[in-house]
Amino acid sequence: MAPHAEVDMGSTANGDGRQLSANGNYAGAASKPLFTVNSPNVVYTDSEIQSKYTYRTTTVNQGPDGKYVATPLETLYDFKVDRKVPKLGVMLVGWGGNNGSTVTAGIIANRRGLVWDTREGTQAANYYGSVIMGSTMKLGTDSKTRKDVNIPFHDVLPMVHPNDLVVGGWDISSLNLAAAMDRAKVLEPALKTLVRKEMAEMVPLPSVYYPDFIAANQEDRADNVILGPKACMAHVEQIRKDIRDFKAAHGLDKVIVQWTANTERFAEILAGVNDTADNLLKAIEEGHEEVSPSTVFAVACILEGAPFINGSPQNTFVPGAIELAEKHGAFIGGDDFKSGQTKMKSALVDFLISAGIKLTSIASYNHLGNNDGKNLSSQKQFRSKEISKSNVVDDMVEANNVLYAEGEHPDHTVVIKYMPAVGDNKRALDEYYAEIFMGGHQTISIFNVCEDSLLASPLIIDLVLVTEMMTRIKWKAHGTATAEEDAKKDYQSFHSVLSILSYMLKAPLTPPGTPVVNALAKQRGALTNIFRACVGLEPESDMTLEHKLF
Ligand SMILES: NC(=O)c1ccc[n+]([C@@H]2O[C@H](COP(=O)([O-])OP(=O)(O)OC[C@H]3O[C@@H](n4cnc5c(N)ncnc54)[C@H](O)[C@@H]3O)[C@@H](O)[C@H]2O)c1
Ligand SMILES: O=P([O-])([O-])O[C@@H]1[C@@H](O)[C@H](O)[C@@H](O)[C@H](O)[C@@H]1O
Repeated sequence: MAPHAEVDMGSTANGDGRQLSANGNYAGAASKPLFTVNSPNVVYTDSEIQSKYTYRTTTVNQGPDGKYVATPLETLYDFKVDRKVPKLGVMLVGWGGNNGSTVTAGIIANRRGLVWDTREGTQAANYYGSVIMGSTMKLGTDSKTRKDVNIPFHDVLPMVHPNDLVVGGWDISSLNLAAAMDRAKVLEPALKTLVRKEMAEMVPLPSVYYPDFIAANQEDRADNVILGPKACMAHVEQIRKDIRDFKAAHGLDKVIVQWTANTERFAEILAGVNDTADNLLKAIEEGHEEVSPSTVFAVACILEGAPFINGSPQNTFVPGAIELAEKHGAFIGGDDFKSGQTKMKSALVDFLISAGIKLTSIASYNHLGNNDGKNLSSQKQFRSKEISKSNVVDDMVEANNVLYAEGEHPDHTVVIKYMPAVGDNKRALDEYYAEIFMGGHQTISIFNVCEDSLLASPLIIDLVLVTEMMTRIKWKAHGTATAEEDAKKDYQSFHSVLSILSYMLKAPLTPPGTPVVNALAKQRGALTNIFRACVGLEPESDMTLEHKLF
């Protein structure tokens, strides 16, 4: 068996030898949009969508009397979107894990349109839980019926279809993906039978393994490792070669790498080691033991020009890694998939506080029995997760100075226990306690069974689709110089740190010095409205004045 066979799960050939993607677009051809925008500010060419977008905000100044002066501000941007849908590969670090094996099987099942028997009857493959594949956005209002017209989120821009993804990756465990799928105990036997042959042909590449960064209880899995117990440049170069080989073997246009391996302990931020890009590269060359496997992967991807997304809570993106990404104009994003208990929290806390209800304590307990839970039973790894699960309310609390004084915040505790019996079906028990009118209290108690890998897998897909789309969006601003100088300005990419991914993540990484937004509705709004702006459409407004002013 080849040490790293992958199976090209590319889209269905349509008989003429060309690959036809699942959404009717040829991978590699300009997409055929569901809609066009009729505006003098939007131009469609064979290769691009070009738009002029006026971004409207409000700048605020506080006078000596303490009063605010709010001034509307307009910035004109040019956006252009490359319409060519690439042939895209995704390489998962931790491919043989519960998430990696589950998302791989899910893509195969969807691409083949599989239907299987369950106790409740037949089940067809779907992408439920993916905001890109399973949700819609309002395009506008029907000119005749005056009713909302909603379109699939996926159709707002020429995005890759997940059925066309070619999947590969690394794991410190040598199990092929069929055996990994069995080990995960996530999917129905009837479905596993249908995908087993393809999955058995997939074998993870060996990976870097530095025992000190994950729980000692993971050691028995580590039979597929690249030699060397700590960071070195040889590891970086091997990962870069793996990416190049994967890309060449499948004739890919691009590869995106995502960390869905175990949660690591936090790395200590050390001056002279990981505080700058140069120091980080030197630390890797010198084999510094504070450089984690996930940071080694991040550095390799940045140098190889492959976007890297961290689906776990550890501080992979030490300052030196962020600076390196900025220097190379490489995309990075993270941290920690937001799949169940925290996703609910980021919506519920937003609702309570924006309703003027003073949340005073949040108790979040959960237990789970998968290998993630086993790794998290080790204190250092739990600490990484505790941080990412605890900071998710900060922005919502700080935004309400009516309820909360400076520095005041609800009590918030996070508990995770490893209970093998429940496997991947994590139990999340939450109590939200709040002060209401005239000394009253409201207590909300939630029991939430999260089938963790079935909730996380669609997020892995969304992170890949949005990240790839961002590689095809360029912008430039007007008004910072004369019209002639503006016209000569080059287009540029979004900042290296893709905070647009925050909806899928518990602890969103943002460009240095910019605020973190955790409120779920705001995160979705940012994603929706940035994509709308790229085709010259105004942000979704719920004003519906057309239904009020007549
Ligand atoms: N709902 C969710 O499942 C969810 C939500 C948020 C975050 N996460 C995070 O996603 C990650 C994966 O979750 P999971 O349930 O699939 O866990 P898992 O333990 O089943 O899979 C992790 C895989 O990573 C492999 N691995 C460990 N170190 C590696 C390395 N250095 N290189 C390559 N492979 C390595 C392991 O062998 C294992 O196969 C965890 O960090 C978890 O905290 C999961
Ligand atoms: O996303 P979420 O459900 O809040 O958080 C989950 C935790 O509850 C769980 O303990 C952990 O193992 C998962 O990796 C995930 O982080």
